[in-house]
Amino acid sequence: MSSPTPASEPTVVAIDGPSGSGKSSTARGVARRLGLAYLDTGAMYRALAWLVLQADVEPTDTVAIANLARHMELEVSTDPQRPGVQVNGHDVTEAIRSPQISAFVSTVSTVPAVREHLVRVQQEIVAAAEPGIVLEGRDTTTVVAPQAEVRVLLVADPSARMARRLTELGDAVTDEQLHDQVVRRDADDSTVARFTTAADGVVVIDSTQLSLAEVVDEICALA
Ligand SMILES: Nc1ncnc2c1ncn2[C@@H]1O[C@H](COP(=O)(O)OP(=O)(O)O)[C@@H](O)[C@H]1O
Ligand SMILES: Nc1ccn([C@H]2C[C@H](O)[C@@H](COP(=O)(O)OP(=O)(O)O)O2)c(=O)n1
Repeated sequence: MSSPTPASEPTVVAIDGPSGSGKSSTARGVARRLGLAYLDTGAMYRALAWLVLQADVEPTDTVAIANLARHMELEVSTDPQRPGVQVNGHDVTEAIRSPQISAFVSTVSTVPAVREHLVRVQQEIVAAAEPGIVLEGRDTTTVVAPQAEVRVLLVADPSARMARRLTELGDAVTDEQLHDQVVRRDADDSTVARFTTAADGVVVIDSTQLSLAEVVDEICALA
């Protein structure tokens, strides 16, 4: 008697790195090129930050923040052509990119119970992805999908990362805000996730001197 054929495992590409290293643009490019789904795990933390601010919860009330996380209705698009996020029926795709959310998001993403819940949701999305998925964030190579076939730590010099953010945000942003969004946030985020040094088996790509297309090429070559 022949043994049953195992269900095929999805192809998984995981990309982590600090703010502005190019994770989102690169992951979307790789997903499009390889015909895979795309998951922006940071957008999920940003959506919760939006909800916490709407609900007027005290930033120090980690119990209330974790409760909001567990009970929110979160819908994340995994289409790399149309990234989008809805929380409790509100389309927050644009709102979660505001400087206010960027400044606040680490307050929720550093709550352990929040991470536990969102990591579980992310793992369910990865397991259901057909024929596979490219996901990006801070702990996707180490916690969410350590089994991924391709695991990349995407880095770039802080000056290059701040210059990229400045191009995105325009002249309205002050040097202080820019530093807060990139350097201060990385320092806070790195207290709960390892994205400054590569774990075993994780390939480091430095995008400081590479174009977006070159980074996408390198990752597709690994896959
Ligand atoms: N290799 C690269 N060279 C130059 N600019 C880049 C590169 N990768 C991404 N960018 C640009 O940098 C900005 C930040 O990229 P993004 O993908 O949002 O980074 P992250 O998700 O790591 O914060 C975007 O405007 C993007 O177009
Ligand atoms: N897997 C992840 C993804 C993001 N986070 C946190 C850390 C970041 O400050 C926020 C927002 O992540 P996002 O990837 O959108 O941030 P950047 O695009 O790099 O500026 O969420 C996390 O803790 N774990």
